[in-house]
Amino acid sequence: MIKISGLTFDYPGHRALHQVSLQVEQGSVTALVGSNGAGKTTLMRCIAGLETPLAGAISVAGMDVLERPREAHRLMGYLSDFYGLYQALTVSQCLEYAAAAQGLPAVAIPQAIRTTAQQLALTDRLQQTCDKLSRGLRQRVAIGQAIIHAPKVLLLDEPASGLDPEARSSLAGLFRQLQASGMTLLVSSHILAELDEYSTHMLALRDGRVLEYRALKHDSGHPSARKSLRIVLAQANAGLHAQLAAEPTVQIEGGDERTADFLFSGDEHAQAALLARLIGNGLAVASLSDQKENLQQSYLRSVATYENGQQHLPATGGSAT
Ligand SMILES: Nc1ncnc2c1ncn2[C@@H]1O[C@H](COP(=O)(O)OP(=O)(O)OP(=O)(O)O)[C@@H](O)[C@H]1O
Repeated sequence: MIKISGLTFDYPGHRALHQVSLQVEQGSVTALVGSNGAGKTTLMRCIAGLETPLAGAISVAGMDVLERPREAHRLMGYLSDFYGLYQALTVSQCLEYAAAAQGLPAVAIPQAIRTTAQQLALTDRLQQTCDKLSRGLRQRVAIGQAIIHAPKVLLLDEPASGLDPEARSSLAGLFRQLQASGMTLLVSSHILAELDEYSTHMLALRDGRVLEYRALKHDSGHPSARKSLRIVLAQANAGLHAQLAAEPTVQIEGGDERTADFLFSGDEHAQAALLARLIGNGLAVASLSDQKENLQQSYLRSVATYENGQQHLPATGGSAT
């Protein structure tokens, strides 16, 4: 859905992006992460066709963003980190203005406003002026403006900053809903736990370079998918690893006489049967838990690998250099 190759961007006296190449799958939600100044905003602005890079190519849904920016704009929604709303306009007028700016025909605008207001739970606010709205509601109006034309790609720069936990949670629900409708999302944030809730991929930037782009390990729910499990015993047992190693569905990854980390292939019934066997064999099992790697762990691992001077290879679900 988004293809970038050899993207290089310079501010006067400063190279912000170095030869970025990337392919983002349709329907994915990519968490764009990186330290301050890594180039996240610059990358989003380039994809949105708001900046002209020094070199490289960008296409969205097959449309060349640099050659045909106006047509490409119609395919995208962009929420900047510092967005503005017209204070004196009502929510309905803001949405109408955005719809007209995106070139929606006048006859289609009332329905687009109704649909967007419904998606963002703003229906009862349509006649309120923006200066009377809370921060969370203003954020929702700004997102509404970005999605009023049902874009294929939505770019959101720090969309949850300044929101309370409840508003963040409802935003996460909205992003999942947009993804379910087939939209492709690229979302930047420094709060990785929040991105974790809905992201399918991670794009880590550092000093204008792609550190890593990869699919995140989420429980696919498929019975044959391998899960990372950890078993912890109440007291050490030298036979723990030997017993696990004898199981054909287990691949041990680490641990000691009290714990074992392993990959398990089987459904919940097979997992329950394994647990029963281990207890039956005299192991004092205190817990058996799922060890999903979260976004924070993925990001920190990627940074550590970079700092150790190693190179990452493109991962499943996308590619990057
Ligand atoms: N207008 C500008 N002129 C010169 N340099 C700039 C300009 N805007 C950004 N930069 C520099 O380009 C680099 C990338 O900035 P960018 O805003 O894309 O990073 P970011 O990852 O979004 O950072 P943050 O997390 O702090 O928002 C930084 O070193 C920044 O100082």
